[in-house]
Amino acid sequence: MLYFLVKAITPSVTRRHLSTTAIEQGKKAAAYRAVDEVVHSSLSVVGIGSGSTIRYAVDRIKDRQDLAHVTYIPTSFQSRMLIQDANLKLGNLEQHPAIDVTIDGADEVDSQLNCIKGGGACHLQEKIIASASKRFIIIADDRKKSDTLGVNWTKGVPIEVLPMAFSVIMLHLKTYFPSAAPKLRMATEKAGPVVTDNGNFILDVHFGPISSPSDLENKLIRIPGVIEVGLFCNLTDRAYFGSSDGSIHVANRG
Ligand SMILES: O=C(CO)[C@H](O)[C@H](O)COP(=O)(O)O
Repeated sequence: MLYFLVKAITPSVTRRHLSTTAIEQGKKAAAYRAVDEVVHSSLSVVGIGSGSTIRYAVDRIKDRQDLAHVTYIPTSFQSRMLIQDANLKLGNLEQHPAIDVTIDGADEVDSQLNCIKGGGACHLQEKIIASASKRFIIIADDRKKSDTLGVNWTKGVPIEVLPMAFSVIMLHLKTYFPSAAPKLRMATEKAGPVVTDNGNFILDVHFGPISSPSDLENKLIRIPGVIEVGLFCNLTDRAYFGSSDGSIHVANRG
């Protein structure tokens, strides 16, 4: 009996383990290559994104003695902790409103390098930092590459909203986009909704394939109470997509 139980469980565990490892290899390869190519010792201020992929970029940066003078600007609580734990110089936007380069992850990236971001609920600060950066670089494993936004990332476009406005915004969204099914993002280890680093709520909204991300972004941002939309249009200069075999696809904005 035990033999059959072990036999039934083993293959799926192994497959899941392998695929997680493969994804992490892709993230790491993209992050290392991006740091090596875009974070030069001539820079003074570098923005650090949020999520799981950016951890590899910070790992690579902390090993570089020639980057010890650089000030790093975080995009979230998580990213501030990463910078501090790596003993890098932590800065803020008040002191450094102009950033040389920012590296960040993404949930989906289209062929024009428009992105869906906010899977980690950090897109408000991420977009501010991206807009303050001379160069904005995306690092991701190759699952994130897509022809059209909304096809690979099926959790919806994250929208940060003022808490007192969330139900009004949901009503507006249901009226303007009847099939969008907006959902208030709920916390998993806390009762109630996810509360962002800025004290707001997140709505995840399904638009299907998004043919014109910037038109959609412009419509959504005009809804009163919407603070930021997780569509990053015409912001990314270059994206590094890593595969499990260590190969990397580099895409530049045309
Ligand atoms: O936008 C983000 C957080 O708001 C992240 O950059 C995005 O979710 C990608 O995360 P990961 O590197 O874990 O895939």
